[in-house]
Amino acid sequence: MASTLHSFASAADLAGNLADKVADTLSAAIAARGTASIAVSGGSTPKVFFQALSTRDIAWDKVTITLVDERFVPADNPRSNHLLVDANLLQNKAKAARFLPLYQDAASAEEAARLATEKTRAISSPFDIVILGMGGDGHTASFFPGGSNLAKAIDASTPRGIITMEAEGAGEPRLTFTFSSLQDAALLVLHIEGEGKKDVLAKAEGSGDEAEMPIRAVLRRATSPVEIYWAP
Ligand SMILES: O=C1O[C@H](COP(=O)(O)O)[C@@H](O)[C@H](O)[C@H]1O
Repeated sequence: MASTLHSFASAADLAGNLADKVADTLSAAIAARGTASIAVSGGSTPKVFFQALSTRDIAWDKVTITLVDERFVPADNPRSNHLLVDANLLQNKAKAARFLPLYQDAASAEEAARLATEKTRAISSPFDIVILGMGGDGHTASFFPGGSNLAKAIDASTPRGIITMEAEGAGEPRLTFTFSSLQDAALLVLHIEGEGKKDVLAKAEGSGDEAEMPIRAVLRRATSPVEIYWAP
């Protein structure tokens, strides 16, 4: 499916525009079905966007938020994506939203993935909105190059849900929604910032293995158009 690049003069401009687009899409889903769902990424990039989105005036009590991926760490760990969402998105008007964490207090990451799959099933078939990020190594969600479960995670025939991933570049074991869960969101966004990430994107758009740069799975095979939001 085609992708469209939306470029902005600054990270603040991007955050405001993306927050407006996401708020409009959530409101349209609520008007149509009474509820709306969004899966967001962690990392360093989305913080300003989260803060902007948290101030938008929508029916947040009808919105369920979850994560595209998470480290297998509890929410008080400084590296937790849940902590980032708590501090920056579940604030202001968005405090009224429901948050479904991927991390579960389970004996293993595999058991946590099973529990999280059950708990998110009702909101992910498909998501109204998915916001992806991308690492400098071409990973997206926790689809890491060399990842223990990468082939399964990006195989379109792997069912919707959450699986585990371990990789050298990942730090802790990870929990990640599979490609099939993310690729058909009504609004599928790739949010990246900086010249370095633009170069990584250009490389990913060229030829080469998906296993080398897993973002290629999304750019090449997502059934929804990929809306790329970029600022310097
Ligand atoms: O590990 C992760 O990194 C990516 C990109 O993060 P950034 O710090 O380069 O913005 C993120 O999309 C993913 O959710 C996160 O777990």
